[in-house]
Amino acid sequence: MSDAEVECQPCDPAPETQELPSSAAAGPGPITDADMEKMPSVCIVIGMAGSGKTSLMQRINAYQHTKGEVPYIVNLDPAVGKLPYEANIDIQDTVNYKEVMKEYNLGPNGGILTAANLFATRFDQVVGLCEKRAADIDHVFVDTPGQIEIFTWSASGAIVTESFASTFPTCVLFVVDTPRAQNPQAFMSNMLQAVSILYKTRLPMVVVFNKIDVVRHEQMLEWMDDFEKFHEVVDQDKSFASDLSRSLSLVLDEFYKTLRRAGVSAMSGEGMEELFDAIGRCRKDYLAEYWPDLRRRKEKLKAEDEKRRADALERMRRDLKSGGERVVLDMERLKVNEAVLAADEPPAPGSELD
Ligand SMILES: Nc1nc2c(ncn2[C@@H]2O[C@H](COP(=O)(O)OP(=O)(O)OP(=O)(O)O)[C@@H](O)[C@H]2O)c(=O)[nH]1
Repeated sequence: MSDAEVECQPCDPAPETQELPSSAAAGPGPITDADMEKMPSVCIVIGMAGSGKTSLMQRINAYQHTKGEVPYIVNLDPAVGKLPYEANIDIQDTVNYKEVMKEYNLGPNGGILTAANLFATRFDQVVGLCEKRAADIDHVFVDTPGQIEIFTWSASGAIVTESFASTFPTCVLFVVDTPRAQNPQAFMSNMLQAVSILYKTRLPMVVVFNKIDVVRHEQMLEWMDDFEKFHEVVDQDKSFASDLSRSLSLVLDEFYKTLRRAGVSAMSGEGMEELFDAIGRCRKDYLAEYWPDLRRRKEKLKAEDEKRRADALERMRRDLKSGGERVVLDMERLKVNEAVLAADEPPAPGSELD
C-alpha cells in the first residue's frame, strides 16, 4: 500500500474545474534558512533505461531499513508496473497511463509523458505530503521514468524538480550502467547526458556508477580526474568519434570537478555508505550554494517567475483538456491513503536482490 493511491478515471468534473497547484507555483516563499536545514534531502534518481534505477531504489530501501532509517520513496514512472519496493507515493495509484493513451489517442511514450504531465499539475500535494513527514525522515528518494528524456526534457520534469528544489535540499543521482560505459565513447555519451541534466536543473549531482559487481568503475574515475589518461585510451582509435571525445574531455574537465561520485552495486549492496556520504555532501552544496542563489533569484524575480509558472501550468492544462476532458485525477484518494499509511506500522524491509 502507498501514501498515494489515486487513479485516473473517466468522470466529471472536467479538468478546468480543478484548482491550480499552490506550493509548486509559489516557489520557496517564506521558507527560511533554518527551515531548510531541518528538511530531509530529496534525491531524484535519473538514468538511462536499464541503468538500474529501480534496483537501486530497492537496494537503498533495504539499506535504510538495516540502518534503522525510515525510507520514503516516490515513484514517478507511470509504466513501471509492479514495484519491487514499497513506495510511499506512486504515480501509478494516481493515473493510469493506459487510460490516458486511450483518452488522448496516444502511443505508449505519449501516454507516459501525458500521465506525468497530469500528475505534475497536482505536484504541490505530493510536496505537501513529503513536508508532513519531514520530521520522521532524512531522505526522500524519487524514481523517474525509464525513458530519460520524458523526465529531463518535459514540462512535468521541470515542475517536479523545481517544486522539490524550492522546498527541500535536493540533488540528482545520475545512474550510469558501468559495464555499458566502459567504451570511451559510451562513457562520454553518459557524461554529456549528465552535463545536460546539470545544466537544466543546476542541482548538485552524484554520478552513481552502478553494477560494479560486473565491472569496476575506478578506471572511469581516473578518466574524470586526469584527461590525459582518457586521451591515452581514445588515441588508440583514430576515428572522428575519438577525436570528438578527446576534445570534449577537455571541455568537461571543469565540469567533472563539480560532481560527486559513488560506485555501487544494487545487486550486492556494495558502495551504499559511499553513496550516502556523497548525498550528504550534495546537501551541503545545496545549502551553501543552490539555496542562497535560489532565494536571491526568487526575491528579485518573484512576480515574473510566478507568472511564468502559472502560464506554463495553464498552457499544459489547456493542451491536456483539448485531448481528454474525461480524464481526472482523484487526489482525494491520495490524502486518504496518506492517512492510512500514517496509521500503519513501518513497512517490512524490502526484499533483498541477491
Ligand atoms: N549485475 C547487476 N545487475 C544489475 C544491477 N542493478 C540492476 N541490474 C540489472 O539491470 C537490469 C535493469 O535494472 P532496472 O532496475 O530495471 O533498471 P531501470 O533503470 O530501472 O530500468 P528502466 O525502468 O527500464 O529505466 C535488471 O536486469 C537488473 O537486474 C547491479 O548492480 N548489478
